[in-house]
Amino acid sequence: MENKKNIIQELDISQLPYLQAVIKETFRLHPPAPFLVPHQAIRDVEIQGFMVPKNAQILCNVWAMGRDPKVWSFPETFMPERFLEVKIDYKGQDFELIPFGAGRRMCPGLNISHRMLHIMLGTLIQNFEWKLEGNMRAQDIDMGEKFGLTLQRNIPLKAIPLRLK
Ligand code: HEM
Repeated sequence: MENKKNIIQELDISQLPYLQAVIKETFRLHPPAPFLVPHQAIRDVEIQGFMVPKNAQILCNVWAMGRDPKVWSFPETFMPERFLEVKIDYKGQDFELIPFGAGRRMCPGLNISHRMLHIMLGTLIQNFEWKLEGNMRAQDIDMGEKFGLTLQRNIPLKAIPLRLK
């Protein structure tokens, strides 16, 4: 940490590649907006041989894109390390990972979300030891999801902070 109090700050984010990788991997497997936001075609358009007719509603299934075995090795496995080896980011340039969308209607909250997520998660990990309710093992957590405009866990996560580190 750059500061004496060991409190994670915005300028530390670039020095924490594994934290960045964990957040990317979470966006890959559990995008908060699994179909982005619906768009509508304003005219007939052909994309790679597919005709999209005028007025068609377009949903972009980023949940499925994040699990596409043609793009990701071991797609169902939570493996942040994969992002240490490649330069894929979620800022709208790498189309295999677009949890905030891409193009001119992409999420304007990206920058603040990027900062907040790293600072909040980093602070929670840095300051507390954690355990799961009933001494459950991490590998036994039910990661099932409820689909909707936003993606939610089937069973809410109950993580218990044990003590200050
Ligand atoms: C993890 C956090 C967030 C995620 C994953 C997220 C994701 C998205 C997605 C997928 C879209 C639709 C993009 C598209 O149409 O292709 C969107 C739009 C939008 N987001 Fe976010 N968002 C997040 C946080 C925020 C925050 C913190 C704000 C405000 C401070 C915000 C404000 C907006 C607005 C205003 C739009 C509509 C933009 C438009 O239609 O032109 N978002 N967001």
